[in-house]
Amino acid sequence: MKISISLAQLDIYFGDPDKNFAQIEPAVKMAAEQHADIVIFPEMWNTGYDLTRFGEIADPEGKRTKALLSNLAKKYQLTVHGGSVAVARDGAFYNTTYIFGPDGKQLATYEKVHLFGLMREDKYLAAGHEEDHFQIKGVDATSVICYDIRFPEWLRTLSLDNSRIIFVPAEWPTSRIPQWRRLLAARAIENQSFVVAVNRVGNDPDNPFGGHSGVYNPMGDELLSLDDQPQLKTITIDTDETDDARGFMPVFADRRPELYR
Ligand SMILES: O=C(O)CCC(=O)C(=O)O
Repeated sequence: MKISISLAQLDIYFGDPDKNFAQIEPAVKMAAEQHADIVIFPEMWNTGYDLTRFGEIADPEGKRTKALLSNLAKKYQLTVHGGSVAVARDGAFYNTTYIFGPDGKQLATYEKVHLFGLMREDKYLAAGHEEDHFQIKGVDATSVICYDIRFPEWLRTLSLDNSRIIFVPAEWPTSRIPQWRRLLAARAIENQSFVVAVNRVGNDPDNPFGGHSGVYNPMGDELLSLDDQPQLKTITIDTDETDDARGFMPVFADRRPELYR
């Protein structure tokens, strides 16, 4: 199946949800003009890592985010992968992904499973526990968030249910962009899957963020890699390439789960 994917590589206004919300519709509109089937945003785009102010600025129950993404998906007739946002839920804060289909209906929710201590997520956020699976044009896909890509066992778990695309919104600092690119390629190769990753650009008070949003095929080839400036780019992938890779080398069938822990 051919799927056109827009990568919306944004800068993020630190702790300013109103300004950040205003960036979303122009990007979705541009993706629709480029005939995208799906557009994806970076991690925690509503607030950035303004963690100490989450009580004020995290989205209660994700209501504002969900309403916006649902409306835009329907208005522009494409799937909107909402990157992730800071959400206040049940007395805690979560780093949460919402995905909406062209009919405006919610396809998936995902809460970041591996909290990133170097950016103090473990002090301010609660971790998710659930897998997420959804379909785009009938193709199975899954999605994780940023630091999660350092845990191959988690991405393998998510890939076992026939997933063909792994989406990865991120706020990945500039200093580790070489690792970002290698990790994304490795996750694509070992899961014989496409990987579609969108990082933010710009700075917050603690870090510069390096962009280099990219798309990787099941061989780990970098089909697209952006630079470190805000931009939206669209690429078409053919998910049948995952059948070719899995047919040629049956990595999933050759697993020995009884030996793993
Ligand atoms: O793993 C890394 O080097 C960066 C992870 C990160 O920035 C995040 O999870 O927000």
